[in-house]
Amino acid sequence: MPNAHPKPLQLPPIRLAAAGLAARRGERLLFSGLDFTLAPGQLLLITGPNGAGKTTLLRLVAGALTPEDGTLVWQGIDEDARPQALMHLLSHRTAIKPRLTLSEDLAFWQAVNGPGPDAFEALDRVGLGGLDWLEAGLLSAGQQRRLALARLIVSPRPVWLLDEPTAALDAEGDAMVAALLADHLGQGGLALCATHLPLALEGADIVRLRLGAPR
Ligand SMILES: Nc1ncnc2c1ncn2[C@@H]1O[C@H](COP(=O)(O)OP(=O)(O)OP(=O)(O)O)[C@@H](O)[C@H]1O
Repeated sequence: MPNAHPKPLQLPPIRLAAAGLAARRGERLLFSGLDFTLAPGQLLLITGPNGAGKTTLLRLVAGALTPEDGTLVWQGIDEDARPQALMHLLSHRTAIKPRLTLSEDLAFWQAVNGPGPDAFEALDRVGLGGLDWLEAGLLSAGQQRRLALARLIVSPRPVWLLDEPTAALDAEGDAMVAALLADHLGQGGLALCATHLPLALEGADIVRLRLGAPR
């Protein structure tokens, strides 16, 4: 049954503090002076118009871009560990390998990102139960997004960076994403989520960040 409640799993407690963060893309300063702190179980909900820099902020946190100014400080991470090894970045691109079956796709990502719950369990959770044998290239856009979400489940990591996680999903998919996020936060995870759509996250510990239109 999709959305069945998973087994409790405690994630390592990680904290993130951003101070005076600024980002430039090309000639434009997208944002500056951003401050926020996130503790285990908290979600940073990032909103703002197209082009405001939501994806850019996620990429800064992922370490894929360098800030124009300011600092991002992680706590709870060994000094010589890479924060990236503790994160999942779910971006617009789902990096589907069309010839792999759904279970092969998840086995591949488990080999890359680390072991965890069974692929069949994860597929069930995202509403793809029974399709493990299907080639991923045959999935619809919403189903591809669901497969990408299953990758978060099969390799537990304490930090989730989610860029429009409900894009292409139906109403049941929106609820599934909210349930996944609630479970992740309930296990002490951190999440940063850029979205244009409201997420049904009643009771979640949410830090809200609205980016303005770029100058
Ligand atoms: N490599 C780049 N060089 C120059 N400008 C860039 C580059 N990448 C992105 N930008 C610009 O940075 C701005 C912010 O992009 P970003 O994707 O962060 O916005 P966003 O808030 O996520 O937008 P959306 O809601 O449309 O997803 C955009 O105007 C974009 O054109």
